[in-house]
Amino acid sequence: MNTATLSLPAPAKLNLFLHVTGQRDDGYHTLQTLFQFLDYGDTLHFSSRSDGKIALLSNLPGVDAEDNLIVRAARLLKEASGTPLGADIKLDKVLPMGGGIGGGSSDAATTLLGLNHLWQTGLSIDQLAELGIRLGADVPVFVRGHAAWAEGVGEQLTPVELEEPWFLVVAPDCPVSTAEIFSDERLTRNSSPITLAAFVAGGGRNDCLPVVTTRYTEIRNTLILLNKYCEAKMTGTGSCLFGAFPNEREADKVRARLPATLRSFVARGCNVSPLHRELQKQA
Ligand SMILES: C[C@@](CO)(OP(=O)(O)O)[C@H](O)COP(=O)(O)OP(=O)(O)OC[C@H]1O[C@@H](n2ccc(N)nc2=O)[C@H](O)[C@@H]1O
Ligand SMILES: Nc1ncnc2c1ncn2[C@@H]1O[C@H](COP(=O)(O)OP(=O)(O)O)[C@@H](O)[C@H]1O
Repeated sequence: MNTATLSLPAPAKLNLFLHVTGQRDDGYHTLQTLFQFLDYGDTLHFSSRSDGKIALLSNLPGVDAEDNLIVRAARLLKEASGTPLGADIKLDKVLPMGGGIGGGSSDAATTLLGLNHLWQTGLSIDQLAELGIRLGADVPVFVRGHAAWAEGVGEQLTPVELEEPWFLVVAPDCPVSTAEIFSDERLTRNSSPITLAAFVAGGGRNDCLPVVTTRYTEIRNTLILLNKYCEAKMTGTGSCLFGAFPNEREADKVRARLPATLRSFVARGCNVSPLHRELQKQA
C-alpha cells in the first residue's frame, strides 16, 4: 500500500520581541514581532497511502488525533488539492508543548509542505500559507521558511536577514495557553509600533511577559535565574525563555550551570528554516 516515504524536520521558532499594538473587532490582537528559526525541533515521517486514509501513528499525550494540527493540516491539503491519496504519519516529538516555540504550528507547516511534495499536489507556497493561516497564526511563517518581521496577527510577513547567534532555550515545566494570556485584562494592548532598525539598536520587548510572570511563579523564578547569566527574554506567550550567545561554547557553559531538573537546549538561530533546506535537497 505504501508508495513513497519522506522524513522532514519541524523546527522551533523564537519571537525575538513581541509588541501587542491593538485588538481587532474579532478579538484577535495585532502584533509586531520578529521570527527566527532554530536548528532544533520535531521530525515527521510521511508514507503515502493509496487508500486515501490519513493516519497519525504517534500518540501526543493530551491531544486527540483529530485535534492534532498534523492531521488537520493533512486533511486540509487533501481537501484543497482533491488528491485521492492518503498518508501514514509518524511524529518524533522533541519540542515542549505550549512553550511559545511553535511546535504545533511547525508540525502543521511541515505536514503541508511534506505532503504537497509526496502527493505531488503542486500547490504554491502562497496557497500553502493561505491554508496554514486557517490552522493557526504562526503557521504561515513556517510555511514560507524565512526569518521574518511580522505584523497583522502575524501573517503579514517581510523576510529579513538577521545575525544568527546561538541560543540557550530554557523550558519551565509549565505550559502556557496563548488564548489565556491574550484574554488577560492586564495585557498591554497599545504598544507603539517600532522599526527593525530600532529593534537592532536594542529596542523591543515582550508585552506578554508581565502577564505571564504574574500568573506563573515558576516562569518568573526561571527568568530571574537566567538573567544572572545573560539578557533573558521570553518567546511568544511563553513559557520558554532564551538568551543569545556568540558561539555554542558560551551557551553550553551557561546551560551547564542551570539545575539539571530544568529542561533546556542549545541551538543555532537560522534565517532559512531547516525544513526548507531539507526540501531543497529532495528537489
Ligand atoms: C502570539 C504568538 C506569537 O508567536 O504566540 P505563541 O503561541 O507562539 O506563544 C502566536 O502568534 C500565537 O499564534 P497561535 O499559537 O497559532 O495562536 P492561535 O491558535 O491562532 O490563537 C489562540 C488564541 O489566542 C488569541 N490570539 C492569538 C493570536 C493573536 N494575534 N491574537 C489573539 O488574540 C485568540 O484568542 C486565539 O483564539
Ligand atoms: N502536533 C502538535 N504539537 C504540539 N501541540 C499540538 C499539536 N497539535 C495540536 N496541538 C495543541 O496545540 C497547543 C499549543 O502547542 P504548541 O505549538 O506546542 O505551543 P505554542 O503555540 O505555545 O508554541 C498544544 O498544547 C496542543 O493542545
